[in-house]
Amino acid sequence: MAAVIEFDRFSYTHPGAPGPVIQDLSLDIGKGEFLAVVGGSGVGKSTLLRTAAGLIAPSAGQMHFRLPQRAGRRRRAVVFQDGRLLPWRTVAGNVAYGLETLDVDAAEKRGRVDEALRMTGLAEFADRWPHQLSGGQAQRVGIARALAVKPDILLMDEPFSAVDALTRRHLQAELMRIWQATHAAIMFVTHDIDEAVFLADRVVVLGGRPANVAENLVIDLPRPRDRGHADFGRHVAHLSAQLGVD
Ligand SMILES: Nc1ncnc2c1ncn2[C@@H]1O[C@H](COP(=O)(O)OP(=O)(O)OP(=O)(O)O)[C@@H](O)[C@H]1O
Repeated sequence: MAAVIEFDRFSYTHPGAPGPVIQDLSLDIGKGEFLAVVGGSGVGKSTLLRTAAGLIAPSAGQMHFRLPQRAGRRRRAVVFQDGRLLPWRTVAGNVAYGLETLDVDAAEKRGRVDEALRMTGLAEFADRWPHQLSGGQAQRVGIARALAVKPDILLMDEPFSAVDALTRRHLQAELMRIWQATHAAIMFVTHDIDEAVFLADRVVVLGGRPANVAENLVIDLPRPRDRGHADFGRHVAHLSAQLGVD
């Protein structure tokens, strides 16, 4: 599988910190692949994702993009845990935000906003304001905003951790549908092992200090995934043992 992003002996040291958080990590994310990243608190998951997002630069080693820049699209888009909506813009205005610095005309812009709202089940909420949304709806707006720029890779940092358990299940199923429709690669950071096994083609466990890839587990279960499947439970148990949780 061709790689979208390639970490090559990547290391990162926070300014002023005595040593690296992550050292000599090599990892590829394939075109269209759904990669989940799990690991204990503070191990460096967000650091890896923020590097993939271009928000921080490697201290040593490299991070390569293997896809060309294409007109009217971004190679990457980020979805944060808290949605990060602009309170002075409507839902549609928030979704349009990422398009404003892209070279697309007004009709294309409108079409993309409508499509992203439809895919995330928000069509009827286009004119609402962020304070009128539930947590799950706000998170959907964050996803719609990312989809509107048609990214090759979607970078998601614990996107569902602030919503209730039932909404979380709905969002997981929705994300599956969206992923299958868009063919974007996804790098998905989560604390939740069940969520990682439900969603991902491959689960990477970060571990150690400094951190590196402690486990690289391919989840070869049929989709849509069935939590009752014996192998589902086997993968969850294996990863839980690896992470030291029961
Ligand atoms: N500005 C900073 N200066 C020094 N150390 C930092 C700084 N920001 C984060 N760290 C440390 O870097 C490590 C990695 O942080 P990171 O946020 O990547 O971990 P994480 O695995 O995403 O954690 P969590 O699951 O708790 O969100 C942590 O131990 C954290 O304390």
